[in-house]
Amino acid sequence: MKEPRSASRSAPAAEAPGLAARRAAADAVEAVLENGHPLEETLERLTRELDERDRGLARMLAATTLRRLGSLRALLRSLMERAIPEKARRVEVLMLVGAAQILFMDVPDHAAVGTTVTLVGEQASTAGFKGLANAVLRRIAREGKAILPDVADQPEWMVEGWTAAYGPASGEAISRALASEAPLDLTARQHPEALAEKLGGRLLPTGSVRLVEAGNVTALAGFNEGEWWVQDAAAALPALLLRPAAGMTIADLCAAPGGKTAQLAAAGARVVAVDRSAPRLRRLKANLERLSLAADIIEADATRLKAGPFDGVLIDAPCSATGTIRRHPEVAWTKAPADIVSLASLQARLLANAAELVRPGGVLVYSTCSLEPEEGERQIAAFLALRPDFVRDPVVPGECGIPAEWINGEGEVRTLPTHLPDEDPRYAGLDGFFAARLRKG
Ligand SMILES: C[S@@+](CC[C@H](N)C(=O)[O-])C[C@H]1O[C@@H](n2cnc3c(N)ncnc32)[C@H](O)[C@@H]1O
Repeated sequence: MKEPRSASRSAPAAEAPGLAARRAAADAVEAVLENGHPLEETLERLTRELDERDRGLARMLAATTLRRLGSLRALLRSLMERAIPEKARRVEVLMLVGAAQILFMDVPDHAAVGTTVTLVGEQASTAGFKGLANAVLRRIAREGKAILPDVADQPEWMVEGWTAAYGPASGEAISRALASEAPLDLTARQHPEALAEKLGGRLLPTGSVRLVEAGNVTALAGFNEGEWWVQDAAAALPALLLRPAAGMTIADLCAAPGGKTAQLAAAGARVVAVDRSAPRLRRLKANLERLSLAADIIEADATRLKAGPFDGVLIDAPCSATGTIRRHPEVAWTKAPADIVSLASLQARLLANAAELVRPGGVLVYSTCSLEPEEGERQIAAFLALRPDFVRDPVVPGECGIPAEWINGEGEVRTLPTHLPDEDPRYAGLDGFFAARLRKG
């Protein structure tokens, strides 16, 4: 792994405003694309020395670049006669970040061009490309979105998969929806209507509270008091399907960082929260503490765990997370078809063991934040073929406020980023999620 530059460099005192943020954004995009690391963690590491404003700018720059990577790359390719040599790959990343500012962000063109050219000039291996970067970015500034190729912002194989699963029109619409920024959804510990009113948010039919342009979440009213937590409206559905209530004992087998554990505990259920990742369980514990909620926490491999039997078992399985590309745009570029195959195999093993932990008559909910049928619909069909002692317990329209459009022919929840359309695009969309409710005979 290459040493990220912003970690090893201390910025000169008289540096242009925003230059450090742009350098960090380019470092983050480069590291994500090279090493496949999650963007949030990478940015966290690379922006530690920056002030809050520059941290926010770096995050916005990196996320916008990755969100629009497909069309930005195609644009650069269309404007350059020759590909940039491998040893100067950073030039391409810097130009991508520069072009993202010009086309998709509220940044003056001269600032986007000037800072990019300065950053290209910083290293001996890239300095020779200053003229190229200047010419290409100035042309983009002059001609604007008119020269942006009309191509998908995610890899071809991914979009082809969505087209095969949901039809050509939907595949394209999903791809476009995933290139938008997501709103901020909150789950209230209690009283969602009151929370919506207090924060000026919109109460969604399923009980989530939606905010736009909310800024720093920890500064929102009620954060320190543990009145709510951040959770996409679609991510809030699987726990609701268990119909959690006081007196129930529920195992949450892939629990960290605890969004669904918190929902189950807030509803009064006794929750056993299991995860194999100790650091992620530490986050779960801290989250529950902030919310004044409790769960029994177990660090274990849920494919082998022996416990229960439980009234309800939730498997919010590890998955490709392609449904969350609006929030985690790097997912489009860090996942490969082989990952889906290996994740599907892990999910099948999790389901097989979870089946043993459910009491007769109890409920098993399986969910993933993936748009890939291999991690959703097909996984459940294969499980039911092996386990005739389980049947689907279909979700009905209106249950928990879930509209008919989000329920497939088998009574499973299938949300898409194109769902929940709105005249104001800032309020539109949902993460792509799959959730099936099964009952043990
Ligand atoms: C999609 S995340 C869970 C998100 C969580 N349910 C929430 O709502 O906040 C999947 C989790 O599964 C955990 N995991 C992966 N493989 C596991 C296994 N074999 N046993 C237990 N946990 C596992 C990961 O550490 C990760 O925390």
